[in-house]
Amino acid sequence: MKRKGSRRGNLNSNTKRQRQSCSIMVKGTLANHLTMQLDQVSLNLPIQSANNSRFQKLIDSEARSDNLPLDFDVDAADDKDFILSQDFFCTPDYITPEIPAMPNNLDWNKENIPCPKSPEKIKTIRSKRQKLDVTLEAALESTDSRHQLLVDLAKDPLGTNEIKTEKTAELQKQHSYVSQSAVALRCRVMPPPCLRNPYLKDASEFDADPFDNQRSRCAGFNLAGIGGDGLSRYRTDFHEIEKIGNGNFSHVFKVLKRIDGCMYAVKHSMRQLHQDTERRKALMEVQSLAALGYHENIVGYFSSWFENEQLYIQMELCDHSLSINKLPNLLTEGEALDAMHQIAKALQFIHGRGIAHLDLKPDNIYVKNGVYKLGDFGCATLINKSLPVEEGDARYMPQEILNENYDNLDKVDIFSLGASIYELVRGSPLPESGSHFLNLREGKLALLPGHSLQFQNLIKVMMDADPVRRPSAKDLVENPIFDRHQRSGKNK
Ligand SMILES: Nc1ncnc2c1ncn2[C@@H]1O[C@H](COP(=O)(O)OP(=O)(O)OP(=O)(O)O)[C@@H](O)[C@H]1O
Ligand SMILES: [Mg+2]
Repeated sequence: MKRKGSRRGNLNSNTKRQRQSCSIMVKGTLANHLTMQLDQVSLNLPIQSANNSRFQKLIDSEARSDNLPLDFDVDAADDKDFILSQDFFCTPDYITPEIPAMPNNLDWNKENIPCPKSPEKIKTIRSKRQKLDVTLEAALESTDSRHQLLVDLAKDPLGTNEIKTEKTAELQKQHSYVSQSAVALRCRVMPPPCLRNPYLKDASEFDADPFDNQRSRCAGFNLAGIGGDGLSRYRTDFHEIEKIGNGNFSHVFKVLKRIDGCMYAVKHSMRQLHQDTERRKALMEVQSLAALGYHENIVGYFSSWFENEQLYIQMELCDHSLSINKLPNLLTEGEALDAMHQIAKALQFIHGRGIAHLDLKPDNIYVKNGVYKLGDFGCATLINKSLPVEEGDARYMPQEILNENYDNLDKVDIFSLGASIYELVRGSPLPESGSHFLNLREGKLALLPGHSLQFQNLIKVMMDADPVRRPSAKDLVENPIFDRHQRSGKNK
Protein backbone atom coordinates (compact mmCIF):
# COMPACT_ATOMS: atom_id res chain seq x y z
CA MET A 1 0.00 0.00 0.00
CA LYS A 2 1.45 3.32 -0.93
CA ARG A 3 1.66 5.85 1.80
CA LYS A 4 0.56 9.29 0.95
CA GLY A 5 2.56 12.23 2.15
CA SER A 6 1.04 13.92 5.18
CA ARG A 7 2.83 17.14 4.47
CA ARG A 8 -0.28 19.21 4.04
CA GLY A 9 -1.90 17.75 7.13
CA ASN A 10 1.04 18.78 9.26
CA LEU A 11 1.06 22.22 7.85
CA ASN A 12 -2.48 22.94 8.91
CA SER A 13 -1.23 23.26 12.48
CA ASN A 14 1.19 25.91 11.27
CA THR A 15 -1.52 28.02 9.79
CA LYS A 16 -0.99 30.91 12.16
CA ARG A 17 2.71 31.17 11.45
CA GLN A 18 2.04 30.95 7.76
CA ARG A 19 -0.55 33.65 7.98
CA GLN A 20 1.93 35.84 9.70
CA SER A 21 4.52 35.27 7.04
CA CYS A 22 1.86 35.88 4.45
CA SER A 23 1.16 39.15 6.14
CA ILE A 24 4.81 40.17 5.95
CA MET A 25 5.02 39.13 2.34
CA VAL A 26 1.95 41.05 1.39
CA LYS A 27 3.26 44.24 2.93
CA GLY A 28 6.23 44.44 0.64
CA THR A 29 5.33 42.51 -2.47
CA LEU A 30 4.11 43.42 -5.87
CA ALA A 31 0.99 42.29 -7.58
CA ASN A 32 2.85 39.90 -9.83
CA HIS A 33 4.19 38.02 -6.75
CA LEU A 34 0.69 37.49 -5.57
CA THR A 35 -0.41 36.32 -8.98
CA MET A 36 2.36 33.81 -9.07
CA GLN A 37 1.64 32.60 -5.53
CA LEU A 38 -2.02 32.38 -6.26
CA ASP A 39 -1.20 29.96 -9.05
CA GLN A 40 0.72 27.80 -6.61
CA VAL A 41 -2.03 27.89 -4.07
CA SER A 42 -4.46 26.67 -6.64
CA LEU A 43 -2.12 23.78 -7.33
CA ASN A 44 -1.49 22.91 -3.72
CA LEU A 45 -4.89 23.35 -2.19
CA PRO A 46 -8.47 22.60 -2.99
CA ILE A 47 -8.89 26.35 -3.02
CA GLN A 48 -12.38 27.63 -2.87
CA SER A 49 -13.45 30.26 -5.28
CA ALA A 50 -14.05 32.55 -2.30
CA ASN A 51 -10.34 32.51 -1.57
CA ASN A 52 -9.54 33.20 -5.16
CA SER A 53 -11.84 36.15 -5.24
CA ARG A 54 -10.32 37.44 -2.00
CA PHE A 55 -6.89 37.14 -3.52
CA GLN A 56 -8.10 38.72 -6.65
CA LYS A 57 -9.32 41.68 -4.59
CA LEU A 58 -5.92 41.83 -2.98
CA ILE A 59 -4.21 41.87 -6.35
CA ASP A 60 -6.58 44.44 -7.65
CA SER A 61 -6.01 46.67 -4.68
CA GLU A 62 -2.25 46.21 -5.06
CA ALA A 63 -2.56 47.11 -8.71
CA ARG A 64 -4.46 50.26 -7.76
CA SER A 65 -1.99 51.22 -5.12
CA ASP A 66 1.30 49.52 -4.38
CA ASN A 67 0.87 50.52 -0.74
CA LEU A 68 -1.20 48.30 1.45
CA PRO A 69 -1.82 49.47 4.98
CA LEU A 70 1.05 48.36 7.21
CA ASP A 71 -1.25 46.67 9.68
CA PHE A 72 -2.88 44.52 7.07
CA ASP A 73 -3.45 41.09 8.56
CA VAL A 74 -4.79 38.09 6.77
CA ASP A 75 -6.38 36.94 10.03
CA ALA A 76 -8.62 39.94 9.78
CA ALA A 77 -10.16 38.45 6.71
CA ASP A 78 -13.22 36.46 7.58
CA ASP A 79 -12.17 33.45 5.63
CA LYS A 80 -11.69 30.52 8.03
CA ASP A 81 -10.54 28.08 5.37
CA PHE A 82 -7.65 30.17 4.22
CA ILE A 83 -4.60 27.95 4.56
CA LEU A 84 -1.31 28.42 2.85
CA SER A 85 0.88 25.45 2.18
CA GLN A 86 4.43 25.75 3.46
CA ASP A 87 5.48 24.83 -0.04
CA PHE A 88 4.07 28.19 -0.96
CA PHE A 89 7.03 29.94 0.60
CA CYS A 90 9.69 27.35 1.23
CA THR A 91 11.83 25.12 -0.87
CA PRO A 92 10.55 21.59 -0.29
CA ASP A 93 13.23 19.89 1.76
CA TYR A 94 13.61 17.04 -0.68
CA ILE A 95 15.25 19.32 -3.19
CA THR A 96 17.45 21.12 -0.71
CA PRO A 97 21.01 19.93 -1.25
CA GLU A 98 22.62 18.53 1.89
CA ILE A 99 25.70 20.69 1.52
CA PRO A 100 25.06 23.46 -0.95
CA ALA A 101 28.25 24.16 -2.83
CA MET A 102 29.72 27.51 -1.85
CA PRO A 103 30.64 30.00 -4.54
CA ASN A 104 34.30 30.01 -5.43
CA ASN A 105 34.38 33.73 -5.93
CA LEU A 106 32.85 34.60 -2.60
CA ASP A 107 35.04 37.08 -0.76
CA TRP A 108 35.25 35.51 2.68
CA ASN A 109 37.59 38.22 3.93
CA LYS A 110 34.76 40.63 3.62
CA GLU A 111 33.47 39.24 6.89
CA ASN A 112 36.49 40.80 8.60
CA ILE A 113 35.87 44.26 7.25
CA PRO A 114 34.56 46.61 9.92
CA CYS A 115 30.83 46.79 9.99
CA PRO A 116 29.75 48.94 7.05
CA LYS A 117 27.27 51.69 7.28
CA SER A 118 23.70 50.77 7.16
CA PRO A 119 22.93 51.19 3.44
CA GLU A 120 26.13 49.52 2.39
CA LYS A 121 25.45 46.58 4.70
CA ILE A 122 22.08 45.98 3.09
CA LYS A 123 23.82 45.96 -0.25
CA THR A 124 26.39 43.45 0.97
CA ILE A 125 23.74 41.11 2.26
CA ARG A 126 21.82 41.35 -0.95
CA SER A 127 24.84 40.68 -3.09
CA LYS A 128 25.83 37.69 -0.99
CA ARG A 129 22.33 36.38 -1.13
CA GLN A 130 22.25 36.79 -4.86
CA LYS A 131 25.50 34.92 -5.19
CA LEU A 132 24.20 32.11 -3.04
CA ASP A 133 20.99 31.99 -5.01
CA VAL A 134 22.95 31.76 -8.24
CA THR A 135 25.09 29.02 -6.78
CA LEU A 136 22.08 27.13 -5.56
CA GLU A 137 20.45 27.39 -8.93
CA ALA A 138 23.62 26.23 -10.60
CA ALA A 139 23.89 23.33 -8.21
CA LEU A 140 20.32 22.32 -8.88
CA GLU A 141 20.73 22.73 -12.60
CA SER A 142 23.90 20.68 -12.66
CA THR A 143 22.07 17.94 -10.79
CA ASP A 144 18.89 18.08 -12.76
CA SER A 145 18.76 14.33 -12.93
CA ARG A 146 19.30 14.11 -9.17
CA HIS A 147 16.43 16.48 -8.64
CA GLN A 148 14.30 14.33 -10.89
CA LEU A 149 15.36 11.24 -8.98
CA LEU A 150 14.53 12.77 -5.63
CA VAL A 151 11.16 13.91 -6.84
CA ASP A 152 10.55 10.46 -8.26
CA LEU A 153 11.47 8.88 -4.96
CA ALA A 154 9.32 11.27 -3.02
CA LYS A 155 6.40 10.43 -5.27
CA ASP A 156 7.05 6.73 -4.98
CA PRO A 157 8.37 6.17 -1.47
CA LEU A 158 7.71 2.46 -1.44
CA GLY A 159 9.91 2.04 -4.47
CA THR A 160 7.36 -0.04 -6.27
CA ASN A 161 8.74 1.21 -9.53
CA GLU A 162 12.08 -0.49 -9.65
CA ILE A 163 13.39 1.78 -12.35
CA LYS A 164 14.08 4.22 -9.53
CA THR A 165 16.44 1.75 -7.93
CA GLU A 166 18.33 1.45 -11.17
CA LYS A 167 18.42 5.22 -11.45
CA THR A 168 19.85 5.41 -7.96
CA ALA A 169 22.56 2.91 -8.74
CA GLU A 170 23.42 4.68 -11.98
CA LEU A 171 23.61 8.04 -10.29
CA GLN A 172 25.60 6.64 -7.41
CA LYS A 173 28.24 5.67 -9.90
CA GLN A 174 28.26 9.10 -11.50
CA HIS A 175 28.43 11.40 -8.48
CA SER A 176 29.35 10.38 -5.00
CA TYR A 177 27.67 13.54 -3.65
CA VAL A 178 24.44 12.55 -5.31
CA SER A 179 24.68 9.02 -4.05
CA GLN A 180 24.95 10.15 -0.43
CA SER A 181 21.94 12.39 -0.78
CA ALA A 182 19.98 9.68 -2.49
CA VAL A 183 20.96 7.13 0.14
CA ALA A 184 20.03 9.48 2.98
CA LEU A 185 16.77 10.32 1.27
CA ARG A 186 15.98 6.73 0.58
CA CYS A 187 16.55 5.84 4.22
CA ARG A 188 14.20 8.63 5.19
CA VAL A 189 11.39 7.87 2.83
CA MET A 190 11.64 4.11 2.54
CA PRO A 191 11.84 1.73 5.49
CA PRO A 192 13.57 -1.62 4.97
CA PRO A 193 11.47 -4.36 3.45
CA CYS A 194 9.43 -6.74 5.59
CA LEU A 195 10.91 -10.18 5.27
CA ARG A 196 8.79 -13.28 5.55
CA ASN A 197 9.75 -15.43 8.55
CA PRO A 198 9.64 -19.03 7.32
CA TYR A 199 9.85 -20.40 10.88
CA LEU A 200 6.48 -19.01 11.85
CA LYS A 201 3.70 -21.56 11.60
CA ASP A 202 1.27 -19.03 10.15
CA ALA A 203 3.85 -17.67 7.73
CA SER A 204 1.59 -18.57 4.82
CA GLU A 205 -0.53 -15.58 5.80
CA PHE A 206 2.28 -13.44 4.47
CA ASP A 207 2.76 -15.31 1.23
CA ALA A 208 1.51 -12.34 -0.70
CA ASP A 209 3.86 -9.97 1.12
CA PRO A 210 3.86 -6.89 -1.06
CA PHE A 211 7.08 -5.55 0.37
CA ASP A 212 9.29 -8.50 -0.31
CA ASN A 213 8.03 -9.21 -3.79
CA GLN A 214 7.76 -5.71 -5.07
CA ARG A 215 10.94 -4.49 -3.56
CA SER A 216 13.17 -7.49 -3.99
CA ARG A 217 15.88 -5.35 -5.51
CA CYS A 218 15.63 -2.88 -2.69
CA ALA A 219 16.10 -5.62 -0.12
CA GLY A 220 19.83 -5.82 -0.69
CA PHE A 221 20.09 -2.08 -0.48
CA ASN A 222 18.50 -2.01 2.92
CA LEU A 223 19.96 -5.18 4.34
CA ALA A 224 23.44 -3.79 3.78
CA GLY A 225 22.51 -1.66 6.76
CA ILE A 226 24.20 1.24 8.39
CA GLY A 227 27.86 1.62 9.07
CA GLY A 228 29.41 2.83 5.83
CA ASP A 229 28.82 6.44 6.80
CA GLY A 230 30.46 6.07 10.21
CA LEU A 231 27.21 5.66 12.09
CA SER A 232 27.33 2.54 14.21
CA ARG A 233 24.27 1.31 16.04
CA TYR A 234 26.53 -1.07 17.93
CA ARG A 235 28.78 1.74 19.18
CA THR A 236 25.91 4.13 19.77
CA ASP A 237 23.74 1.73 21.73
CA PHE A 238 26.30 -0.45 23.48
CA HIS A 239 29.51 -0.13 25.44
CA GLU A 240 31.72 -3.11 24.64
CA ILE A 241 33.19 -4.78 27.71
CA GLU A 242 35.05 -7.86 26.50
CA LYS A 243 35.08 -10.66 23.97
CA ILE A 244 33.46 -13.75 25.45
CA GLY A 245 33.42 -16.17 22.58
CA ASN A 246 34.55 -17.10 19.13
CA GLY A 247 32.78 -19.52 16.86
CA ASN A 248 33.75 -20.53 13.34
CA PHE A 249 31.75 -17.66 11.95
CA SER A 250 31.22 -15.13 14.71
CA HIS A 251 32.69 -13.07 17.51
CA VAL A 252 30.64 -12.67 20.66
CA PHE A 253 31.04 -9.73 23.04
CA LYS A 254 29.78 -8.91 26.49
CA VAL A 255 28.28 -5.44 26.24
CA LEU A 256 26.49 -2.90 28.39
CA LYS A 257 23.45 -1.38 26.78
CA ARG A 258 23.72 2.34 27.35
CA ILE A 259 20.03 3.12 27.59
CA ASP A 260 18.95 0.41 30.03
CA GLY A 261 22.20 -0.27 31.89
CA CYS A 262 21.90 -4.06 31.44
CA MET A 263 24.45 -6.53 30.15
CA TYR A 264 23.88 -8.48 26.95
CA ALA A 265 25.80 -10.69 24.55
CA VAL A 266 26.16 -9.29 21.04
CA LYS A 267 27.26 -11.68 18.35
CA HIS A 268 28.37 -10.50 14.93
CA SER A 269 29.55 -12.28 11.85
CA MET A 270 33.34 -12.30 11.41
CA ARG A 271 33.31 -11.32 7.78
CA GLN A 272 31.21 -8.98 5.74
CA LEU A 273 28.23 -10.54 4.05
CA HIS A 274 28.41 -8.95 0.60
CA GLN A 275 25.88 -11.11 -1.17
CA ASP A 276 22.18 -10.84 -0.59
CA THR A 277 21.99 -14.65 -0.38
CA GLU A 278 24.63 -14.69 2.38
CA ARG A 279 22.69 -12.11 4.34
CA ARG A 280 19.44 -13.95 3.97
CA LYS A 281 21.11 -17.17 5.14
CA ALA A 282 22.57 -15.44 8.17
CA LEU A 283 19.14 -14.04 8.91
CA MET A 284 17.78 -17.54 9.39
CA GLU A 285 19.41 -17.63 12.83
CA VAL A 286 17.53 -14.56 14.05
CA GLN A 287 14.34 -15.50 12.26
CA SER A 288 14.25 -18.89 13.98
CA LEU A 289 15.07 -17.38 17.38
CA ALA A 290 12.44 -14.69 16.94
CA ALA A 291 9.81 -17.15 15.76
CA LEU A 292 10.46 -19.43 18.73
CA GLY A 293 9.96 -16.78 21.36
CA TYR A 294 10.82 -17.22 25.00
CA HIS A 295 11.80 -20.48 26.65
CA GLU A 296 13.82 -20.79 29.82
CA ASN A 297 16.22 -23.24 28.20
CA ILE A 298 16.81 -21.27 25.00
CA VAL A 299 19.11 -18.29 24.90
CA GLY A 300 17.00 -15.11 24.92
CA TYR A 301 16.89 -13.08 21.72
CA PHE A 302 16.39 -9.32 21.80
CA SER A 303 17.24 -7.68 18.52
CA SER A 304 19.29 -7.83 15.34
CA TRP A 305 20.47 -5.50 12.62
CA PHE A 306 22.92 -5.20 9.75
CA GLU A 307 25.85 -2.89 10.14
CA ASN A 308 28.81 -2.59 7.83
CA GLU A 309 27.40 -5.64 6.02
CA GLN A 310 27.69 -7.77 9.16
CA LEU A 311 24.76 -9.24 11.06
CA TYR A 312 24.58 -8.23 14.72
CA ILE A 313 22.49 -10.23 17.19
CA GLN A 314 21.69 -8.97 20.67
CA MET A 315 21.08 -11.86 23.07
CA GLU A 316 20.73 -12.72 26.69
CA LEU A 317 24.15 -12.86 28.32
CA CYS A 318 25.06 -16.27 29.73
CA ASP A 319 27.93 -17.14 32.07
CA HIS A 320 29.76 -19.63 29.87
CA SER A 321 29.29 -22.51 27.46
CA LEU A 322 29.82 -26.22 28.13
CA SER A 323 32.75 -26.27 25.70
CA ILE A 324 34.92 -29.21 26.72
CA ASN A 325 38.04 -27.08 26.33
CA LYS A 326 36.83 -24.56 28.89
CA LEU A 327 35.23 -26.79 31.52
CA PRO A 328 37.42 -27.13 34.59
CA ASN A 329 36.01 -30.57 35.46
CA LEU A 330 34.11 -33.43 33.89
CA LEU A 331 30.36 -33.30 34.41
CA THR A 332 29.12 -35.62 37.13
CA GLU A 333 26.21 -37.89 36.25
CA GLY A 334 23.87 -35.63 38.20
CA GLU A 335 25.05 -32.53 36.32
CA ALA A 336 24.86 -34.40 33.05
CA LEU A 337 21.26 -35.44 33.80
CA ASP A 338 20.34 -31.85 34.63
CA ALA A 339 21.85 -30.59 31.39
CA MET A 340 20.25 -33.39 29.37
CA HIS A 341 16.81 -32.85 30.87
CA GLN A 342 16.83 -29.09 30.39
CA ILE A 343 18.12 -29.23 26.82
CA ALA A 344 15.59 -31.99 26.07
CA LYS A 345 12.90 -29.51 27.18
CA ALA A 346 14.33 -26.93 24.78
CA LEU A 347 14.23 -29.56 22.01
CA GLN A 348 10.66 -30.52 22.86
CA PHE A 349 9.76 -26.82 22.56
CA ILE A 350 11.49 -26.22 19.22
CA HIS A 351 10.48 -29.55 17.65
CA GLY A 352 6.91 -28.79 18.67
CA ARG A 353 7.22 -25.67 16.52
CA GLY A 354 8.53 -27.65 13.59
CA ILE A 355 12.15 -26.50 13.95
CA ALA A 356 15.31 -28.62 14.19
CA HIS A 357 18.51 -27.10 15.59
CA LEU A 358 21.05 -29.26 13.69
CA ASP A 359 24.13 -27.91 15.49
CA LEU A 360 23.64 -29.13 19.03
CA LYS A 361 27.00 -29.53 20.80
CA PRO A 362 28.59 -28.51 24.13
CA ASP A 363 29.87 -25.20 22.65
CA ASN A 364 26.28 -24.28 21.88
CA ILE A 365 24.89 -25.09 25.32
CA TYR A 366 25.26 -22.10 27.62
CA VAL A 367 24.89 -21.91 31.39
CA LYS A 368 23.34 -19.00 33.25
CA ASN A 369 22.87 -19.14 37.02
CA GLY A 370 22.91 -22.94 36.86
CA VAL A 371 20.29 -23.06 34.07
CA TYR A 372 21.28 -24.70 30.77
CA LYS A 373 20.31 -22.88 27.57
CA LEU A 374 20.47 -23.91 23.95
CA GLY A 375 22.07 -21.27 21.70
CA ASP A 376 23.52 -20.73 18.22
CA PHE A 377 20.58 -21.31 15.89
CA GLY A 378 22.77 -20.72 12.83
CA CYS A 379 21.79 -24.10 11.30
CA ALA A 380 18.17 -24.16 12.41
CA THR A 381 15.83 -25.46 9.75
CA LEU A 382 12.30 -26.77 9.37
CA ILE A 383 11.70 -30.44 10.16
CA ASN A 384 9.35 -30.72 7.17
CA LYS A 385 12.36 -30.15 4.84
CA SER A 386 10.84 -27.02 3.30
CA LEU A 387 14.01 -25.07 4.02
CA PRO A 388 17.57 -25.90 2.99
CA VAL A 389 19.45 -28.20 5.37
CA GLU A 390 22.92 -27.33 6.48
CA GLU A 391 24.20 -29.64 9.15
CA GLY A 392 26.45 -28.41 11.94
CA ASP A 393 29.63 -29.79 13.46
CA ALA A 394 30.23 -33.29 12.02
CA ARG A 395 31.55 -34.64 15.34
CA TYR A 396 28.02 -34.54 16.73
CA MET A 397 26.11 -35.51 13.58
CA PRO A 398 24.54 -38.95 13.04
CA GLN A 399 25.33 -40.98 9.97
CA GLU A 400 22.01 -40.43 8.22
CA ILE A 401 22.46 -36.68 7.87
CA LEU A 402 26.01 -37.17 6.62
CA ASN A 403 24.38 -39.39 3.98
CA GLU A 404 21.96 -36.54 3.21
CA ASN A 405 18.95 -38.42 4.50
CA TYR A 406 16.79 -35.70 6.04
CA ASP A 407 13.72 -37.76 6.91
CA ASN A 408 14.05 -37.44 10.70
CA LEU A 409 15.63 -34.09 11.35
CA ASP A 410 14.29 -33.89 14.92
CA LYS A 411 16.11 -37.15 15.72
CA VAL A 412 19.36 -35.60 14.51
CA ASP A 413 19.16 -33.29 17.54
CA ILE A 414 18.57 -36.27 19.85
CA PHE A 415 21.74 -37.97 18.54
CA SER A 416 23.70 -34.72 18.99
CA LEU A 417 22.47 -34.29 22.57
CA GLY A 418 23.46 -37.89 23.40
CA ALA A 419 26.89 -37.36 21.79
CA SER A 420 27.42 -34.09 23.66
CA ILE A 421 26.61 -35.63 27.06
CA TYR A 422 28.81 -38.63 26.24
CA GLU A 423 31.71 -36.25 25.52
CA LEU A 424 31.12 -34.19 28.66
CA VAL A 425 31.11 -37.16 31.04
CA ARG A 426 34.10 -38.83 29.38
CA GLY A 427 36.08 -35.63 29.19
CA SER A 428 37.78 -36.29 25.85
CA PRO A 429 36.82 -34.54 22.62
CA LEU A 430 34.87 -36.60 20.11
CA PRO A 431 36.76 -37.68 16.99
CA GLU A 432 36.26 -35.89 13.68
CA SER A 433 36.94 -39.00 11.61
CA GLY A 434 38.48 -42.47 11.76
CA SER A 435 37.34 -45.78 13.26
CA HIS A 436 36.22 -44.29 16.57
CA PHE A 437 34.07 -41.81 14.62
CA LEU A 438 32.43 -44.67 12.69
CA ASN A 439 31.99 -46.83 15.81
CA LEU A 440 30.04 -44.06 17.53
CA ARG A 441 27.67 -43.92 14.56
CA GLU A 442 27.09 -47.65 14.76
CA GLY A 443 26.08 -47.42 18.41
CA LYS A 444 29.38 -48.89 19.68
CA LEU A 445 30.07 -46.70 22.71
CA ALA A 446 32.82 -47.20 25.24
CA LEU A 447 31.69 -48.03 28.77
CA LEU A 448 31.44 -45.14 31.15
CA PRO A 449 33.03 -46.28 34.41
CA GLY A 450 31.31 -44.99 37.55
CA HIS A 451 28.04 -44.22 35.77
CA SER A 452 24.73 -46.02 36.27
CA LEU A 453 23.60 -48.56 33.71
CA GLN A 454 20.38 -46.66 33.15
CA PHE A 455 22.30 -43.53 32.30
CA GLN A 456 24.61 -45.39 29.90
CA ASN A 457 21.64 -47.10 28.24
CA LEU A 458 19.89 -43.82 27.77
CA ILE A 459 22.88 -42.33 25.97
CA LYS A 460 23.18 -45.48 23.88
CA VAL A 461 19.57 -45.33 22.69
CA MET A 462 19.86 -41.59 21.96
CA MET A 463 22.80 -42.38 19.69
CA ASP A 464 21.19 -45.34 17.98
CA ALA A 465 22.17 -45.70 14.33
CA ASP A 466 18.49 -45.92 13.43
CA PRO A 467 16.85 -42.52 13.98
CA VAL A 468 13.43 -44.11 14.41
CA ARG A 469 14.61 -46.03 17.50
CA ARG A 470 15.90 -42.87 19.17
CA PRO A 471 13.45 -41.34 21.66
CA SER A 472 11.65 -38.15 20.74
CA ALA A 473 12.37 -35.03 22.80
CA LYS A 474 9.04 -35.53 24.59
CA ASP A 475 9.88 -39.18 25.43
CA LEU A 476 13.20 -38.00 26.73
CA VAL A 477 11.75 -35.27 28.93
CA GLU A 478 9.33 -37.81 30.42
CA ASN A 479 11.96 -40.50 31.05
CA PRO A 480 11.68 -41.69 34.70
CA ILE A 481 15.44 -41.34 35.16
CA PHE A 482 15.00 -37.58 35.62
CA ASP A 483 12.31 -38.01 38.30
CA ARG A 484 14.51 -40.36 40.24
CA HIS A 485 17.45 -37.97 39.90
CA GLN A 486 15.39 -35.00 41.09
CA ARG A 487 13.96 -36.97 44.02
CA SER A 488 17.39 -38.10 45.10
CA GLY A 489 18.62 -34.50 44.81
CA LYS A 490 15.82 -33.30 47.11
CA ASN A 491 16.50 -36.05 49.65
CA LYS A 492 20.13 -35.05 50.00
N1 LIG B 1 24.53 -15.43 24.70
C1 LIG B 1 25.77 -15.80 25.02
N2 LIG B 1 26.23 -15.66 26.27
C2 LIG B 1 27.47 -16.04 26.59
N3 LIG B 1 28.35 -16.56 25.71
C3 LIG B 1 27.96 -16.72 24.44
C4 LIG B 1 26.65 -16.35 24.03
N4 LIG B 1 26.54 -16.61 22.71
C5 LIG B 1 27.71 -17.13 22.33
N5 LIG B 1 28.57 -17.20 23.35
C6 LIG B 1 29.95 -17.72 23.31
O1 LIG B 1 30.48 -17.50 22.02
C7 LIG B 1 30.81 -18.73 21.38
C8 LIG B 1 30.54 -18.63 19.90
O2 LIG B 1 29.17 -18.32 19.71
P1 LIG B 1 28.34 -19.08 18.59
O3 LIG B 1 28.45 -20.53 18.80
O4 LIG B 1 26.98 -18.54 18.61
O5 LIG B 1 29.14 -18.63 17.29
P2 LIG B 1 29.22 -19.37 15.87
O6 LIG B 1 30.26 -18.71 15.06
O7 LIG B 1 27.88 -19.43 15.28
O8 LIG B 1 29.67 -20.81 16.32
P3 LIG B 1 29.87 -22.15 15.52
O9 LIG B 1 31.32 -22.24 15.25
O10 LIG B 1 29.40 -23.14 16.55
O11 LIG B 1 29.00 -22.13 14.32
C9 LIG B 1 29.98 -19.76 22.11
O12 LIG B 1 30.56 -21.05 22.06
C10 LIG B 1 29.94 -19.22 23.52
O13 LIG B 1 31.12 -19.58 24.21
MG1 LIG C 1 28.49 -22.12 18.03
